[in-house]
Amino acid sequence: MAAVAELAGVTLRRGNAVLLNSVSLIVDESERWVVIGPNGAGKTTLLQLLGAQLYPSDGVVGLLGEVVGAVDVFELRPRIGLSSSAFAERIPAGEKVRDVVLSAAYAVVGRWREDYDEYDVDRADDLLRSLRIDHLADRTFGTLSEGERKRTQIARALMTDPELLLLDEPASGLDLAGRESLVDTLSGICLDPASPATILVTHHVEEIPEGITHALLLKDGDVVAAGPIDQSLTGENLSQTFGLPLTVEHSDGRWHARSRR
Ligand SMILES: Nc1ncnc2c1ncn2[C@@H]1O[C@H](COP(=O)(O)OP(=O)(O)OP(=O)(O)O)[C@@H](O)[C@H]1O
Repeated sequence: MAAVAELAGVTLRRGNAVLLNSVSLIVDESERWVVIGPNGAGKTTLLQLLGAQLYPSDGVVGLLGEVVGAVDVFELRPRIGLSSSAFAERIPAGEKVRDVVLSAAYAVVGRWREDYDEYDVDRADDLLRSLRIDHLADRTFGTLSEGERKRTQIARALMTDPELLLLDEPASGLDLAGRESLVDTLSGICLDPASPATILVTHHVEEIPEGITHALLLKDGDVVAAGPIDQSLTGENLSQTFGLPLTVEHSDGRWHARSRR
């Protein structure tokens, strides 16, 4: 198995604040990770490092066989699919859904060519179908519901056939039906052996799709636990991560947590 991402003793500081403290992690190509932790734990910061959007203050970030800092990040980034609300804010409201997805092939936001390759148009349409939003292809991004926007972002993140897929809180802001439907779609991605290595950030264990193999629990920039999900996502580790007594259950492929009485 080849490592898609490798962090060795990675620390990230901003002023006096330590956002991540000596994080080490190896993600192999067949693995699907969830990063879980409370607000401010450093999850988005970690994802930005894994997306070659930030450089570590200390330690080494290896991505797709390259060391970040020793390689042109503009060559690395197209090989990584990133879906985040920060990125979604940059999508013009008047952009058509098909073009939001299609323009990823050209590493731009906003349609910039009148003629795209037929191959790219077919791939975008295939992704819209697999994300179950093909009926929205000609709608503008600004008119979509939150769930439809999340699906559009995931389709865009997959457009370049990435070797690493990063999803920052893909189910946040969705109602119960929207969440369950999206988790179902994400389960399909995670369970598909043809999918890229995937790292998904969430606050909620209920949002962990089936097919996630590993978990990293983060608190105040420190790793509380990391490894195969059955060993790392325990009540004890989750209690330490969120700072209250919790029990965790795993049934029918899904995870549930509640406070311990
Ligand atoms: N430029 C900065 N300078 C100082 N602190 C920062 C800076 N950027 C982020 N932080 C802090 O780093 C911490 C980690 O932020 P991060 O966004 O990675 O957390 P998170 O786990 O994704 O949180 P959330 O779940 O709320 O999105 C937060 O306390 C945040 O306020």
